[in-house]
Amino acid sequence: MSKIPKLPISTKENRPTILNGRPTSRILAKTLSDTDKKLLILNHTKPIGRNGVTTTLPAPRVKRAASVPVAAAGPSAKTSSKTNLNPKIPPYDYKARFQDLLEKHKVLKSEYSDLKEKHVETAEDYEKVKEALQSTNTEKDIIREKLLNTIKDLKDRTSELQNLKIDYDITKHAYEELQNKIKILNEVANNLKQKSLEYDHLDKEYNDLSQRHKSLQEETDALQNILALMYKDQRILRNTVQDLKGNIRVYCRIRPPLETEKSKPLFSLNVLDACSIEVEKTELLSSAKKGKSQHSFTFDGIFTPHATQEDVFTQVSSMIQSALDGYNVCIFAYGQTGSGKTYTMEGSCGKENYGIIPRSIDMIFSCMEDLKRMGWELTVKANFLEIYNEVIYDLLDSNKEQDSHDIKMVNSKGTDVYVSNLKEEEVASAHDFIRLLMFAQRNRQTAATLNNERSSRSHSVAQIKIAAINEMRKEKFTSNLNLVDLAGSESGKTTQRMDETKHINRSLSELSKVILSLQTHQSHIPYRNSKLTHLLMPSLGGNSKTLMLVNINQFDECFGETLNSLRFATKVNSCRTTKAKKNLTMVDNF
Ligand SMILES: Nc1ncnc2c1ncn2[C@@H]1O[C@H](COP(=O)(O)OP(=O)(O)OP(=O)(O)O)[C@@H](O)[C@H]1O
Repeated sequence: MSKIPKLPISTKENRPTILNGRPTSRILAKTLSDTDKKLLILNHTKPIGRNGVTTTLPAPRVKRAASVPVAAAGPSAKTSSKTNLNPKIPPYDYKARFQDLLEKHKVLKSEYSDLKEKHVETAEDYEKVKEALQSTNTEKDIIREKLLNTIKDLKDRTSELQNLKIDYDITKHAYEELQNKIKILNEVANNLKQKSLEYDHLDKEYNDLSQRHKSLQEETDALQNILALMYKDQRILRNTVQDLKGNIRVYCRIRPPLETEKSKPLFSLNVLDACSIEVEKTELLSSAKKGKSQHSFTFDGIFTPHATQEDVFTQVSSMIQSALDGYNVCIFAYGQTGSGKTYTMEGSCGKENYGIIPRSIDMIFSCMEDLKRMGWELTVKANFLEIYNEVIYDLLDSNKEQDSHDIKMVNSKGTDVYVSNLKEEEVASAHDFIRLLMFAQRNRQTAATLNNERSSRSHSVAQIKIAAINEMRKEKFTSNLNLVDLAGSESGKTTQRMDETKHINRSLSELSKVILSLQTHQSHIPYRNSKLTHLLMPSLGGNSKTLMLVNINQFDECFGETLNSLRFATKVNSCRTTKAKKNLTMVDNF
């Protein structure tokens, strides 16, 4: 940095010719009297010639003269002024006056040279001051520039500071967040630590439980084995009981009159015991013939008009159990139109009104759970068909034009049959099955509307096929459960539709023939004489269990048909098939 030059030290002698900020000349002009001023002008403007005539002198620079300090003029100047006014010199004494003036001039000259010297000094000082001023100015410029730079720098720094402040705030915020996260992480870490401890504890418990589970599993396996053996014994026992009861069993169900039928005359019906009834036509007693028409019938069981759907199924369920044990089973409802066959087999709305078919599937699926526990895996399939005028219709196919359906042999042994082009659905639950049953019912009703009460005049068959496999015991079996709602069994005399009746009666009479042939152990059983017997062959033959429900009503007008039904049922009941054989096979490879 350049140094500002020092001004010369101010003294009385070198003090600048500025007094109170005013130029010295002006002060001088004020302090001098008018006469002195005139004289001063004369002395400095006109030089005095030898002859006393004033010569023209170059005009003194007013400034310089004026710059003479009053102090510099000294007491002589005052004296001169006084001399000038000296009244002692008479005006005519020019010589004295001249001398006086010379003196004054000498004084003034000396003052002038002093002043000149001082002027030179002052000029020098001035130059120095000027130089100092210049250098000061330069320095001032430099400083100014520096100051500007500094201000700019300051501004930049301020802006930088602002940015830094923002950065700081952001960083501070991030830091706080980080702190929070660290806090949370610490909490998580603590929790984890806690959980880890809990996990260790649970792991230990799990290991203990695993051990217990293992030993329990072993116990369960042993129990399961015992259970399976017990189940096997139970099955054998059940079958023995059924064998003793007979493989064709017949139950009679008497339908109650409906509200609308309450006024209809009834024939006399006495329930003698759990298995026997007696029917008597009172009208005949008062007739001219005077004969007493009284008939007794004995079956495996009687269901009175008060018997509920549940009562019926309780008796029937042993047959369903047989199907689950691997036997072919056929349950059919026989009786005249309106005797309650469909109600017995399918039932009506509401669970308590469910008939044998929906209850059977419920039982199959609930038993399936027990069988699963014993290592059995069951597959259930179902199909629904109708035989009308010796033609088979698929009730799961809603197409009006169906492919023809024929009954064919499953294998060369001829022990099992199937129906060609028939839709068969796998059933995963009882609900699934009910859905299919309802679909079949709808299709049957649609066909009935189109074809004049076809439903009463056709045989309806629900086939449930069970396939079971036990990998653990290396056993498997299949069984067919046929649930049949037969066509109304009216005789030809009582109906208008002869063609239908012919077909129905033929098939029912073929059914009767098959049963009789089985009863008398004929070498040839005429299964193929009707579609119905052909279809039911596996369920009617030796390797099967059959249950017939003969449905009757008590109306007087139906007495003849009721007798026919009861006689047919008696014929069936007297038939005892050969001992049923279970379809169980031992398997090496699954
Ligand atoms: N045990 C019963 N309790 C109450 N109502 C019954 C009973 N049996 C049948 N019904 C009712 O009697 C009517 C005739 O029964 P259902 O239709 O079952 O006879 P069906 O023999 O099947 O006749 P179809 O041969 O015409 O099919 C139906 O309204 C049915 O609900």
